Amino acid sequence: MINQGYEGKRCPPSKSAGGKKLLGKLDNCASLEVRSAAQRASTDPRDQSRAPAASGSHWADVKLRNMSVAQKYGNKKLPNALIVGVKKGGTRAVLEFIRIHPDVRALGTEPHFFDRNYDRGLDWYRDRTNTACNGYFDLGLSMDSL
Ligand SMILES: Nc1ncnc2c1ncn2[C@@H]1O[C@H](COP(=O)(O)OS(=O)(=O)O)[C@@H](OP(=O)(O)O)[C@H]1O
Repeated sequence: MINQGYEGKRCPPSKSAGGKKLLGKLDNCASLEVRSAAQRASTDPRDQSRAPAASGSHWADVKLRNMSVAQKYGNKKLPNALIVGVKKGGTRAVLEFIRIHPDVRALGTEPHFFDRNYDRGLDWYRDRTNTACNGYFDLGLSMDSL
């Protein structure tokens, strides 16, 4: 299940050593630019020249609807794996061991997407898991909080 969809991109190794290097921030992946195509469409003069000048939001909506997921979200990917467990079941320890692997990026904090933040939608979730790297773990759900 890990690293499905791996396309040869690896996050450069971090300067710090050990599991701590993988905590939280993903600055190491910054070179793999993640920018929504919606933003590109609104700033790219080539795109605007193809749409009628005064049609602003309508054409932006049409473009967004016709975009593929990859075009919309760039390199942002949903997690490849989730860790699910009961409270005090040791899920944090599992994550800390797995995230030592150099191809794994994991969230620093638990997003609780499926139990508490589901209403915020996938865009919100993608923003939390903002990465172009694979093997993203989401320690986001405790069975006892459902
Ligand atoms: N291998 C192993 N063996 C026995 N106990 C272990 C192990 N790994 C983690 N732990 C203990 O699990 C507790 C943390 O569980 P969680 O990571 O699920 O915590 S939490 O519910 O998300 O807060 C936490 O227990 P407490 O110290 O009582 O809080 C850890 O000490």
